[in-house]
Amino acid sequence: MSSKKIHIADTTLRDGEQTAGVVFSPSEKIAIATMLDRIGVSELECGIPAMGKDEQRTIKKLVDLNLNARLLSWNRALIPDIQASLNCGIRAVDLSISVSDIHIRHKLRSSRAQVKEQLKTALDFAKQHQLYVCVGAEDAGRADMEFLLELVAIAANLGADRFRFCDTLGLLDPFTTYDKVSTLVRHSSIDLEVHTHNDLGMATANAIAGVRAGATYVSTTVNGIGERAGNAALEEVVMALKLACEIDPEITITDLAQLSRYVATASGRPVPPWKAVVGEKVFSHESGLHADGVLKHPSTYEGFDPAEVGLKRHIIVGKHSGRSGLKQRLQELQLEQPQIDLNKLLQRVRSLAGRRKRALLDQELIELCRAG
Ligand SMILES: CC(=O)SCCNC(=O)CCNC(=O)[C@H](O)C(C)(C)COP(=O)(O)OP(=O)(O)OC[C@H]1O[C@@H](n2cnc3c(N)ncnc32)[C@H](O)[C@@H]1OP(=O)(O)O
Ligand SMILES: O=C(O)CCC(=O)C(=O)O
Repeated sequence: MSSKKIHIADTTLRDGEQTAGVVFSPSEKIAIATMLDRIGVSELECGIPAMGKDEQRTIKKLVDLNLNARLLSWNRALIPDIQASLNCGIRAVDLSISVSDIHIRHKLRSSRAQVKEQLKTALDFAKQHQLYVCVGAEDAGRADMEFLLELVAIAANLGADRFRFCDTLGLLDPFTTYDKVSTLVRHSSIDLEVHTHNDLGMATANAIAGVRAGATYVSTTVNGIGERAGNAALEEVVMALKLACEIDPEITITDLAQLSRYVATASGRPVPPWKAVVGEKVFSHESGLHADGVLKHPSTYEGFDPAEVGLKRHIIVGKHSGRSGLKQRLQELQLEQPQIDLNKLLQRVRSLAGRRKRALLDQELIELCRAG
């Protein structure tokens, strides 16, 4: 694995907003960009100037924020798209070109030779304007490796700064991602980025595999929003880098839950309570052994302190509770009394939870205690 810095290249404002039906207002884009910048994200893919005047106005506002993060715009590898980016004051561009035969033949109705020419022309233009360039290899996951290597060489020779390997349809697994990205890294003199999708539920795993293979940029979105099943989630990638890979992505994690809530509201895509890392209930413990363990020593059943990402621990009283968890909840509700028989109360808790098919509400626990 590379010892180079791993950069989070967040695309909440581009691929995230491409989630079918999602629209961020200009002020929401500014708020999201500001929060991402504040937590230390290296790069924000901030939109698509080719979409027209409204999008360009918003991108100009983002440029005017003078954030620490690099602002990168998404462009087809076409001069008019790049010109639109230049008009917004953008200094870093993703030049996207489809690289799989299925895309080249059926979407672009083009050929590999024409794709190479198109890339050269666009890259040449971008470099004449001193832009930082990431070559976005769309559908690279399904592309022929020899062709990909040719494109990486063209990109590097013409001065591109980075090559983005896209598993556009989210069809790869972590092992294949690792193999493909390793091959590219071995033959590339420029930085590699991995951009993954979640169609098979492996976006985060594939992103991490890409980093382990040597990619130094990893594409994310807050809450994993994005095309179809979404992208690799920023919060998951950051915590997986830290805890599973022992790589410090240099991100302030205490605001992750707050950022997640903001993007959930702005996107109209609520975060499931059980969502990894930022879900409201991922630090809820009901099972007797878990509650007992976590109360004795949190790291028995918590991989990290919920407060680290801005969440709280909850001890839940329900069907699977044991005496320790029940006692703790009674203490928290100031219900603990010497005459309460915990074993008896636990049986009543189980019985009520079974009838209600859920954990107990505080009021129900209070009433069970009062009933004696
Ligand atoms: C995998 C991804 O997420 S890539 C990002 C995709 N994002 C988006 O599409 C959101 C923003 N898109 C838009 O606003 C519009 O699609 C625009 C402005 C880019 C283009 O709009 P339109 O001119 O109306 O074209 P439309 O969307 O119908 O079709 C896309 C055209 O771009 C072409 N195209 C697609 N990818 C590329 C590329 N990388 N390089 C060059 N041309 C491309 C298509 O072949 C098609 O061309 P054709 O009309 O000659 O067949
Ligand atoms: O072209 C790019 O750089 C990214 C395109 C994309 O979002 C994808 O392939 O999933």
